[in-house]
Amino acid sequence: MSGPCLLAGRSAALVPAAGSGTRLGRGPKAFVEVAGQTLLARSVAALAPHVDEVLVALPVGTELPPGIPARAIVGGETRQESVRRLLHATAAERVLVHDAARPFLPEGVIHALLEAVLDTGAATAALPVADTLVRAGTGEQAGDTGCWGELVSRENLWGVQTPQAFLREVLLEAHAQARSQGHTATDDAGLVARLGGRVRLVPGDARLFKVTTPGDLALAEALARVWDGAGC
Ligand SMILES: Nc1ccn([C@@H]2O[C@H](COP(=O)(O)OP(=O)(O)OP(=O)(O)O)[C@@H](O)[C@H]2O)c(=O)n1
Ligand SMILES: C[C@](O)(CO)[C@H](O)COP(=O)(O)O
Repeated sequence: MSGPCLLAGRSAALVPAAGSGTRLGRGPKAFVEVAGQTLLARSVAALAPHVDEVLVALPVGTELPPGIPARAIVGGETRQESVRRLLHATAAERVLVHDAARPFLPEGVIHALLEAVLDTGAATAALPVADTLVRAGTGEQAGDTGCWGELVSRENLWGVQTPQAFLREVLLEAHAQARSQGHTATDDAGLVARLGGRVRLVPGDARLFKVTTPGDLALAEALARVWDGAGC
């Protein structure tokens, strides 16, 4: 793996790939294969043509497999820390942060994000929530999945995906503030928004789902047959 410094580029894709994949149960998730290609290879291949450089954060003790056009650093204990390290490893003006675990990335989404970021300084792929939403009440016994508690209005609710695009300076500041205040969040756009920054919601894509559980992996295997066949 290379050290902390860098070839400056105008845009960089930052790929957090250092998770342990606990919910999937197949070891470090970025190295899990779908139809013969790892999640990491698929994500990097989708991003690489659109940016000047790709950086990935890997689990400690692992190496970038051959043939992946990226530079690797060691990730952190949390996704947030992995992204913070990636941000410090590039000098690019614009960054696209994208989970390795979202292997099906349409290029139209990348174009829309790179355009939106010039306007607001921060933008994320997201989809309007389509299901009815309910907050579960407490279960009555161990293992109980809970009962219908209260209905949550889905009006104006969006499910946040990646990629997320930022002017690097904007995201650096958001991470620095979060770190100094001990704040953790599940994504990067949320760190910008909590400082009052505008984050544009850019329509994402259902195929951009995150491979989190064994069910998602089965879905990914099925989608890969169409995706790879269509040369998306
Ligand atoms: N310390 C971490 C944790 C997560 N990630 C990355 O962040 C993305 C989204 O995380 P998630 O899907 O939750 O992955 P895991 O943390 O591996 O999953 P789990 O929570 O089931 O262990 C993934 O590409 C994952 O590799 C990371 O770079 N560093
Ligand atoms: C960044 C993210 O993928 C946006 O939906 C999500 O927040 C990651 O969450 P996880 O708990 O690390 O899977």
